[in-house]
Amino acid sequence: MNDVLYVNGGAPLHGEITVRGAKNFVSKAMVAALLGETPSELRNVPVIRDVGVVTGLLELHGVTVDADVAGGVLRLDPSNVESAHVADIDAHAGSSRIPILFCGPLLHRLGEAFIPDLGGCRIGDRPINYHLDILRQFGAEVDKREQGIHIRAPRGLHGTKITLPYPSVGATEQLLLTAVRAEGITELSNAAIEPEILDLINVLQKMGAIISVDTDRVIRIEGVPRLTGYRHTALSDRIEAASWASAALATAGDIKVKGATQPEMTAFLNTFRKVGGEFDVEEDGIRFFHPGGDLSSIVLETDVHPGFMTDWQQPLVVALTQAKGLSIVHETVYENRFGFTDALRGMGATIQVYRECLGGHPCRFGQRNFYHSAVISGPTPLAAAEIEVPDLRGGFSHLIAALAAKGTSQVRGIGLIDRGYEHFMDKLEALGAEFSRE
Ligand SMILES: CC(=O)N[C@H]1[C@@H](OP(=O)(O)OP(=O)(O)OC[C@H]2O[C@@H](n3ccc(=O)[nH]c3=O)[C@H](O)[C@@H]2O)O[C@H](CO)[C@@H](O)[C@@H]1O
Ligand SMILES: C=C(OP(=O)(O)O)C(=O)O
Repeated sequence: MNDVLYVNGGAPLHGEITVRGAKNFVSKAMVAALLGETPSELRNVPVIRDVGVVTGLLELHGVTVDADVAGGVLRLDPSNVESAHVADIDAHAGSSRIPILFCGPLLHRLGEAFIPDLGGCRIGDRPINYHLDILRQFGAEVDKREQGIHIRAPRGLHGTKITLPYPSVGATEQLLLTAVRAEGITELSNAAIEPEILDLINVLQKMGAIISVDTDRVIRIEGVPRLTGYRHTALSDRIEAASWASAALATAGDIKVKGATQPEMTAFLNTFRKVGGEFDVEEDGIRFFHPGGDLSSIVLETDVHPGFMTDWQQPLVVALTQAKGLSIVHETVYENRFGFTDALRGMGATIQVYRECLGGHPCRFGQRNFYHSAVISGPTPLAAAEIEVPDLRGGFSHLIAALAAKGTSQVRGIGLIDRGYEHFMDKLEALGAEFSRE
């Protein structure tokens, strides 16, 4: 595959781009369609690889997926759901983290499910123990196999009371997608309440589910025997929006992100302002710009919502290499999300990573062998380099660094970026970036 981008950086990005539906919501809403007895329609769907992966898995199970790609509309008809052949399922191994969320819907529809090994970004160990514990508590039997898991529910699925050890996004979604049609009441404490989860709850409620969310991270679900399809417009991608905002800051540019919404980005906007970036919240999006002068160093800790989200961290770190003084970033969601800083150091950034919990509260990774705190000293000019994309957000961060660096950088493995950034090369072009693909 032609996977290399030559980026001629050093000039500010200027212009306007549009973000559509959130990667971390759209894929889950597609899985939810499996629970309905009638077809669903999802709008504002971006063209990203994860949507293709979930489409493939749904089709393997007999769901008809009609796409109006340019219009961003998916019609999902689950009338003929059937068991997929294990060998075909295996072909999807390592593609994304979404397959694990098929468990509840397939158990309700078919009584059993085969789930391939998961993919997703390698930013930590990413176990699925919470998912499997949840499924077992509903009454499912889980059999781990060489390539994935086989799961059955011979006695059906029954509501239960669960407390998560940590507010995991995926585990909360697992519980929701299983509880809505389980027999009886389910209560989840220490739930994750990311905006993408709340939008999934909107979808499930449209389908006929009964779900309440309390302010203390407790979610209650009354199971119902059947659900219908839904019509829904996906919330916009706040990670993509923040990534372009960070690109504006790192290149001293000015980017209007159409489709970006303020309520889901409060924590990012506060941090963006503290670093010295400016923004205007407009009717149809948010304009992010570097006002000139020095950027300021900050102390930052990633956290679950409503905190500063981990997926915003990597792009912002590139902008922090241009801030005056010492910035401290404590990553508390994943134990291994600073690998991408190696390449930044190679480009001239001064970044040290530490095992200690720096600049915030002690987290579950402290006193262990995880380099999960970073100290960034700036501003440092970045120089062009040859870099390899390590993961989705790390890859976009490398792209930002290449755009900020004087000279021509070679960025290899850019195919990974398509997993979460729709038409990113068209957008780079619209912003005046100079690059070529070989
Ligand atoms: C497709 C998708 O929506 N991905 C997002 C989702 O990932 P994902 O749902 O995988 O992330 P989680 O919130 O589950 O993970 C958070 C932490 O919990 C741990 N954990 C999770 C499950 C489990 O069974 N056991 C366990 O220990 C993980 O290793 C991690 O340290 O939420 C993350 C946190 O906002 C985001 O970074 C990802 O972009
Ligand atoms: C970590 C991410 O995604 P995934 O969970 O799909 O690997 C991400 O979107 O930054």
